[in-house]
Amino acid sequence: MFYQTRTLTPVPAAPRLTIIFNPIAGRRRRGFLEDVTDRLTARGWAIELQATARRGDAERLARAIVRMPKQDRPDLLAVAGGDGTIGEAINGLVTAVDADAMPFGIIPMGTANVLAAEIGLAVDAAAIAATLDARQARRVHVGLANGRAFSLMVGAGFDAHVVAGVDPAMKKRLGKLAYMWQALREARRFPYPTYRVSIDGGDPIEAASVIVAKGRYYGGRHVVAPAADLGKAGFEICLFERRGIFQVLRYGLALALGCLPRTAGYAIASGSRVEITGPIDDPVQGDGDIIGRLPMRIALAPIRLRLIMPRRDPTGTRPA
Ligand SMILES: Nc1ncnc2c1ncn2[C@@H]1O[C@H](COP(=O)(O)OP(=O)(O)OP(=O)(O)O)[C@@H](O)[C@H]1O
Repeated sequence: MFYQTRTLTPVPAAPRLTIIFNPIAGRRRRGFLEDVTDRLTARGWAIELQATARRGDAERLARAIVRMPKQDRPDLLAVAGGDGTIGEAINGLVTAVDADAMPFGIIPMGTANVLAAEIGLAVDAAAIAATLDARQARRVHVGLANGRAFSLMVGAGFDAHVVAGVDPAMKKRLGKLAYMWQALREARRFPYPTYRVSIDGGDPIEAASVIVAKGRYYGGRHVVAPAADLGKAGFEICLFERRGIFQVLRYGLALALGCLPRTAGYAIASGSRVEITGPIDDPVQGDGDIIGRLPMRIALAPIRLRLIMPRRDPTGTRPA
């Protein structure tokens, strides 16, 4: 009997991806997620899907994953849903002792997809699959608002009341138009109280509304804070100085036209610790969901997260 000896090259194990997904996010059909997963499977990924069944699940699932023994964890975690579900998952991720080791990507399927806009990720199955497959991560800071994590923004005042009042059924049907409709209703009934904002322990500044921005965009691709950067260890604090129905409409128009940062009565300060006071129990929105009530203390989370970014093009700029 003759045996030929040859060296066997070990077959590398397929990289493992776990996707936490909200089956009722936005108005996209399941087909979009399947398109992304089919492309990733074709690239050799082994995928496990974990569906959320209710509010809070994305946080629980993400926390369970980052707390697994290292050898059991997937190579990559992705969150498929709107900014609300992604925000929940981020709350799970920040609880990890070594969250730094768990890169996570996003599959935007929500109404406004602000985080996707922020990182320049197109809502396109091929682009998303290529981005996740490339696993190019960037360390980003997230904020904590009364202990609740957020990656994009926290708002108190007019916009928080709009978020609190928007009808979920109308949001499903009309998407962003539901927020515009609610903003018009709110403009008439909002009592326009005074909010006080203290930055890095300084004297309180009065404002009619405030947005503490971690990212540049608001409600899609509308710029509120041009100097904000997810990688920066600090916030841009956007102060709406004027109050009343006319001013709210003026700010809204400026936001839609892309000129809010240059608008009279709008000021931006930088800082890493913010305290907002105002009417007790007034709602506060974080990444588009109500995440707490006033008074609110905002600071940076002690750990940075590793967010998967779209690949840079050859000129070194990110895709728009
Ligand atoms: N299976 C589920 N059933 C009910 N609510 C859910 C479920 N999964 C997640 N949620 C909650 O629904 C909220 C909204 O979901 P998500 O952000 O994914 O989509 P969206 O509202 O369509 O998009 P956006 O946040 O961009 O407006 C989240 O804050 C989350 O808490």
